Amino acid sequence: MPRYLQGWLKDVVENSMKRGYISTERRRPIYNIIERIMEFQRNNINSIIAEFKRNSPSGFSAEGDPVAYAKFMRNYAVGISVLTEEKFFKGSYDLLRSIADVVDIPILMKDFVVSESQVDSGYNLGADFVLLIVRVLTERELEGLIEYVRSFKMEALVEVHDKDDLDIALRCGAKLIGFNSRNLVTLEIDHDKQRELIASAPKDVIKVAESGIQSRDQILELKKAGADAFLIGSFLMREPEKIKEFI
Ligand SMILES: O=C(O)c1ccccc1NCC(=O)[C@H](O)[C@H](O)COP(=O)(O)O
Repeated sequence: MPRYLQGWLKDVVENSMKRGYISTERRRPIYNIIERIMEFQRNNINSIIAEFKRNSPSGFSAEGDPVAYAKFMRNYAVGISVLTEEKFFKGSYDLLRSIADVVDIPILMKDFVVSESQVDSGYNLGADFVLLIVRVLTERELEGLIEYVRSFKMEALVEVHDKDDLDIALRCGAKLIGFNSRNLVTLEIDHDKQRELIASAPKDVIKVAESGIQSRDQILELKKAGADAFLIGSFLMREPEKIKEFI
């Protein structure tokens, strides 16, 4: 059982636990996100993970053709994140599959993953890395799920919100850590806290700055703090061309 949760998080995790298993056969190889971020760094390109997101609890909503978005982003982004949570983000497993079918770069399954069956589905649909949120899992569950994700040669993006989360992520052996500036309960963004946390993390983990990024200046500030990659959803959904300035 995941951690004790309240409000929309309790709801979202309960829905995750009931999610059906997708048994389709995987149609693409695994694309390694850590290797691709390192390759971008060697070539002095900022690593942007471009997210396809239609809706969110903080009030975001956008239309958009997932296939056209993914094909465009494939030319600039280090990877593509696809929201697959249904109730609050209006995502779906079909979205993940349709994007996986048209791009040859790493794809993140962005969901509230609490079970091995969700990881199985993500692998079968074509994901290369899977989000695991420290705040919704017990330490033992997180450790087990990281190992399970890696047993498919996928990677886990382990998301943290504060120092306690970061300590847990490190104890569990996370190599790719997402620093989310958005508080999961209040939904408020705090970039100062995010930068401090990134700066406090060990050098040898790959650090992904998540949420609320809207400008190249913000990217440079986060980079100065130690961020290696930048996950951007809302802003790029509205202005996809801006990725050319961000990289
Ligand atoms: O996007 C939200 O409102 C949200 C609320 C609560 C939990 C998670 C949420 N989003 C998931 C994400 O982490 C973001 O979609 C991702 O970091 C991109 O953020 P943004 O660029 O601000 O859309």
